[in-house]
Amino acid sequence: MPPRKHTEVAVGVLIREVDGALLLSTRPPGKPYAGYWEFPGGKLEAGETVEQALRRELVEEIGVTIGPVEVWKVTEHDYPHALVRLHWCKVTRWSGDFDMREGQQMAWQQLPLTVSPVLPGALPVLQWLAQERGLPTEVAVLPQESAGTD
Ligand SMILES: Nc1nc2c([nH]c(=O)n2[C@@H]2O[C@H](COP(=O)(O)OP(=O)(O)OP(=O)(O)O)[C@@H](O)[C@H]2O)c(=O)[nH]1
Repeated sequence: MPPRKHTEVAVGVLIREVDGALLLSTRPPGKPYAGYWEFPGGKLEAGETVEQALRRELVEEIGVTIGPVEVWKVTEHDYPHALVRLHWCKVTRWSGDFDMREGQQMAWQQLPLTVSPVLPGALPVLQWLAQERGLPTEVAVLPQESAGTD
């Protein structure tokens, strides 16, 4: 079988300045892993850079215009539906009011997260965030329950 092609994804780790809280939202109905918590973002369209894709996705999905974007980490995750390459960007400045335009839930979260389940592809980044905050990496998330994957 030929190797699977990566789907490139831009993901925003929005960090609230006042308390360092992280923005998570649920995946909308109809997408793989609907109802799972994730960081906002989405797939790059043809010809887009990571930064351009992230700016577009965050307006489309959560209604905010982001300031400077720093690509922080790149990870890969092999799902049954896609082999994804995730470009994780830290974002500390944005403008506009949060508006969940795809009917998602949103939550500002400290570590360990209190929402569950979280997309498996987001777990390494939660561990790095925990490490940065001097927390043991195993406290990044609570034990995950399954919410079904379709
Ligand atoms: N946004 C986001 N995607 C993630 C995270 N972790 C992770 O594995 N992914 C994966 O990255 C891919 C993102 O694709 P998506 O379906 O959300 O993208 P999109 O909004 O462009 O979707 P669409 O245009 O197909 O509707 C999915 O396979 C998802 O499982 C995360 O924390 N945030």
